[in-house]
Amino acid sequence: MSNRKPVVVVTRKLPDPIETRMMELFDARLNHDDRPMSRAALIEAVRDADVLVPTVTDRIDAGVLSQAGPSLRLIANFGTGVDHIDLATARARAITVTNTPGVLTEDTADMTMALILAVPRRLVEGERLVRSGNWGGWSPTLMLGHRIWGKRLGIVGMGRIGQAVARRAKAFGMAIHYHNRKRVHPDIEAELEATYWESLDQMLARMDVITIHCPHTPATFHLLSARRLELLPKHAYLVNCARGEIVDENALTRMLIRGDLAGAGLDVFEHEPAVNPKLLALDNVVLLPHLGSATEEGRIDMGETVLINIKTFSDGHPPPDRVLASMF
Ligand SMILES: O=CC(=O)O
Repeated sequence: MSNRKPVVVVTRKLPDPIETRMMELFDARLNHDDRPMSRAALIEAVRDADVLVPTVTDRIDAGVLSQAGPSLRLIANFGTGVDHIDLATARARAITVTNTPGVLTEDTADMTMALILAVPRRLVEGERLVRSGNWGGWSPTLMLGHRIWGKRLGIVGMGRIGQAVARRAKAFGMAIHYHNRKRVHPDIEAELEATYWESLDQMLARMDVITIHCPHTPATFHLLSARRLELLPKHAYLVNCARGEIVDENALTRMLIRGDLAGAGLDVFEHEPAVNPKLLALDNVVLLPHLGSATEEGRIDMGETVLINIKTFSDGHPPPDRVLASMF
């Protein structure tokens, strides 16, 4: 990049301190009213910008990338998941892609643990009862949930977030099991007293709670297919704070309706922000609007990570959080 400040198009409203810094450092084009950018606006942005800062709500597919002007050299994603960006096309066009790993690990793990507790203990259902004015007082048989202590937690995807969930769940007395493309370091396995399952199918059949923490890639689309969901014991709960597309949402909904699964805690949906209306009617599900990393601290950290990646790149160095197509 030349001496002029790089033109940075930011697709959504970011926290004020991040936008201020963005304007100091770069020729930043901000989205003040925070309305998601249309496809036409995105195409215009990639034609003129040096850097694009998208979020999970922007589809940066081959069609958009094919319109990229020669100046677009960096896509600095505000977020960890990059399944909304066509990495192969970006690589073919020599566009570097960065993300914000690490900084949202603890927040996402907290939200996951909140759902692991909330669904079996019927927390939201209970809150609804109190608010309805129909609570008749304590009773030995009122709204009984299920104990978490001593139960088996199956973690699908044992990266940073999976491990952070395991640490929390262990402190709550759960036995940690996991499935991952490869086994984690023996020291981590020992610390978490975690059992590795090479076969996802075999693990699913034996767990009390399943939680998903792998990225969404072509290989993990519907990883929890109808067939795999059927392997879960009837008393099991499913939690998803990763990506909706990893679970066959229609199959999951059918199983919850039939009572073939005890409940689900979902922070993400297959066709976000649309939610299967049949899920809305169920009491044994807790539904959240993709809040996994939604803390003020986390959003500032994510913004700072984006700034560091752009600054490092525009200074002519490899940015720290490069996403390689081969990682997915
Ligand atoms: O979902 C949020 C993210 O991937 O950062």
